[in-house]
Amino acid sequence: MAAFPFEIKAVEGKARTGVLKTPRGDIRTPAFMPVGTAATVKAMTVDQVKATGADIILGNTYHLMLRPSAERVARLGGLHKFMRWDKPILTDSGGFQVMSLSGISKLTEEAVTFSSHVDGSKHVLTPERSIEIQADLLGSDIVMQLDECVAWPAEEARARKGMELSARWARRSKDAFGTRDTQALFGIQQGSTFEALRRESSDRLREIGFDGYAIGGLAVGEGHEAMCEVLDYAPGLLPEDRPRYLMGVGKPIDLVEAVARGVDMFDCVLPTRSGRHGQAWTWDGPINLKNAKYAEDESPLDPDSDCPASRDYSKAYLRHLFKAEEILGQVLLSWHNIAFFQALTAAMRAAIAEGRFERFRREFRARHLSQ
Ligand SMILES: O=c1[nH]cnc2c(CCNCC3CCCCC3)c3[nH]c(NCc4cccs4)nc3cc12
Repeated sequence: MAAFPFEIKAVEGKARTGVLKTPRGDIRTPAFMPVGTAATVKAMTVDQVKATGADIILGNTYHLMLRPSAERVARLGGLHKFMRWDKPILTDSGGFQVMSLSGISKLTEEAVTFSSHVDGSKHVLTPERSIEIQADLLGSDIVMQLDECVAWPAEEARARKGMELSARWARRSKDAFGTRDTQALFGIQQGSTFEALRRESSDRLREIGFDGYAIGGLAVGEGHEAMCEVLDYAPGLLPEDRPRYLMGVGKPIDLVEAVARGVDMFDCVLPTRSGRHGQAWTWDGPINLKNAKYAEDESPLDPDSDCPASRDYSKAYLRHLFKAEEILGQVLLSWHNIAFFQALTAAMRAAIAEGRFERFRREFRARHLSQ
């Protein structure tokens, strides 16, 4: 029995809209999950995140296991209590960041071992330890298996090795997770850009059985077109009655094109990271607020938004804050960008529910890509 019921409300082509029901609240899909790296969605309070309409955020295993440590978060009541976020949290396994962030990491059949970028201390991450950190210590609602994301481009033989290791780790993760019914475990499809490998990966995950399935190994430099070519077939290899989560994606156009190909859930640091550097995402595309043309532009980023950061402040004022390196600039633009990504997924949910997603997709591309 799957831990979390996933009710698909409407379908248009491959696009679906639905609700993933969890003990801590419902997740409306398509869903964008803001990234909460070190127990905070950077520069935002949990009340601001909630106000944007986000139903779920990401927690970051790699950072929290290093600082303050997963055991300390557990002693303080778990991640929800620690950061005062009472809705669902999805935690990553920690593996992706170890292999892309920390100094030295060694990958074996048994584990990933690495040195902390904080204090150089040595750490060992096995599939079992990752489940313990996520499920028992942080208290995550959706737990991700430990996997190996093979760098792009990859030779087929190398991609196979990574896919097979991830499949063996999927089995170990499921065994360690056990039969919990108040938390969910997602498996991760690998196979780089090779259809046969992604098919084999999907079959092995389906055999083991997960509450949801992630599509890994993408948004690692292959570019939008190559990613879409994989998404033309990859989501359909996974069970259609369970949520599909495309990891690390992405720009607004990536979300629209992935939803059109059957993806339900997304996470990306883009809205918060680009917001901190003065980039605002809008229906008319991204704009850089440091640009002189906004120096006396009294218009807000989006007068029709219900988000104060989008509706109440002039571009001139926001530009001033960034030129003066005032913290409020980063706060308001992170808030605006997260609100925009939530408005985008809400608009897609409504379009699919009303059978007009193809028109939405066409009109969005015309307006958003016009510059
Ligand atoms: O196969 C994968 N397996 C596991 N994780 C992946 C991730 C990390 C997803 N966000 C985690 C978050 C956890 C909380 C902190 C922030 C990350 C990916 N991110 C990207 N692209 C975006 C990229 C970001 C950086 C380099 S590429 N492709 C990814 C592929 C995989």
